[in-house]
Amino acid sequence: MPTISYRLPQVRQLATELPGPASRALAERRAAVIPAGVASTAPVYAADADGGVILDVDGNSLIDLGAGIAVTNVGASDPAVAEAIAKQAARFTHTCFMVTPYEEYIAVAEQLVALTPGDGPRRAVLFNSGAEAVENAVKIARHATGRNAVVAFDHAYHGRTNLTMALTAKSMPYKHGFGPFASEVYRMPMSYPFRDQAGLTGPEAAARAITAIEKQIGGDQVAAVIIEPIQGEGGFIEPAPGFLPAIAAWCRENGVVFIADEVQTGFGRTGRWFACEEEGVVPDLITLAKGIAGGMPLSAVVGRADLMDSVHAGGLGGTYGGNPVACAAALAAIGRIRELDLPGRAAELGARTKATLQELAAAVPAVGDVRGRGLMLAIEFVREDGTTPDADLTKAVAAACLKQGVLVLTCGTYGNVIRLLPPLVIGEDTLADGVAVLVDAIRAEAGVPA
Ligand SMILES: Cc1ncc(COP(=O)(O)O)c(CNCCCC(=O)O)c1O
Repeated sequence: MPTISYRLPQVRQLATELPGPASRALAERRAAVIPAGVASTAPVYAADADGGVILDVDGNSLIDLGAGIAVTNVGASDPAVAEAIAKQAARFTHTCFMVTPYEEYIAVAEQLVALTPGDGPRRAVLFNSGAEAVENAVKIARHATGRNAVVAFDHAYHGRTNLTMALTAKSMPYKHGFGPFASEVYRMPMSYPFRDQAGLTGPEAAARAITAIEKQIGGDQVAAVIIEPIQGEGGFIEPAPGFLPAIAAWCRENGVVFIADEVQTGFGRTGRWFACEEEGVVPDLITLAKGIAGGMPLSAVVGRADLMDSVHAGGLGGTYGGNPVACAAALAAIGRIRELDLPGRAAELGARTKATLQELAAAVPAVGDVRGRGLMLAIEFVREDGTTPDADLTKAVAAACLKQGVLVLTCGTYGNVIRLLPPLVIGEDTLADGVAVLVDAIRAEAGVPA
């Protein structure tokens, strides 16, 4: 793996209790002007970040196993990205691509068309957030097919706008009290190997979903099926082999647009540039965000030209879509992902980490499942019966990690999953230290000493 240099010491080092005095003072200021609806995982406030660490305002250096929810794949201050942002900002920060277009947008679109799975003529359109990309992928699919129905899956997460809330499965905290939701969205059973009845294969789970689609909607009524190749917020659910290819094949046979939502899985996270590549699935449309631009807000829909060109002039857009500074950051970030072979790094470091977690699972019954690919890994916690979700243990483990200076994120429909999403540039020793803290915390909270 290529050697990576860092600006900050890649260490876990606590200078104060967490949160320290400066974080506590910021928390007081926050409470006066920011609603509690905006929640934060960490009780500390960032002062600096580089590679696999975040330095808080009290001088505490934390190991970051969250990457700002799978965004800072190249780190939060990659020098090439920072330089590209500064240079572009010094030229122009905005002209609006719908008013005065600029080359940086075209260059990003060229990169995305070249990098994403698929052959034949394809197009790319840029937006700002993942949800905006998902909204527009559905717009394109509905416009191109003349159909209205959209299929999403159990445990799905697609955003917090009205349509993407309708596509998202979990009510609290994402949807509760925010209805009514967009119509013509249908939810189908997912392949969830750990929780499916024993031995349900990918093709069998796909047949279950396809039968439900055909009986509840009718294949000729469906504009699109949207799915995360590995479900993120829903619990890092990796469908059984064969599930995605079977769903994609059914879509092709029925003129349904297959949308892969790779907002969380994209840009090297799963050990490949894009997760769909694992089973050779070629989406009709793919939504991208998070790892795309080194932390700058940018998203995209990339896909078949015949679908995207079906939209009338002016049908796609938005004021900030494809902001030039974000585009400059994306060009630099994509270059760094390629230069450092971050998909390969994620595969190598992820395999080592997964092996460590699987050893732990053999010794700790509360670890019901270890799953994922690359540096998108998860641990699902269960009670003594081996299946009842244990959200309390999950919270206790995450709190214990933070106390030791390791920031981990939880997720899952049942709140019982700890996920590992470190920056892909994290140092080997830094990652190993963070994982060791996690393993110790799990053993301690589950009452299984080493
Ligand atoms: C697959 C997938 N599609 C779409 C989205 C939405 O992306 P935005 O950039 O947050 O809109 C996500 C965002 N996931 C993290 C959101 C966390 C939170 O808001 O609490 C995703 O993972």
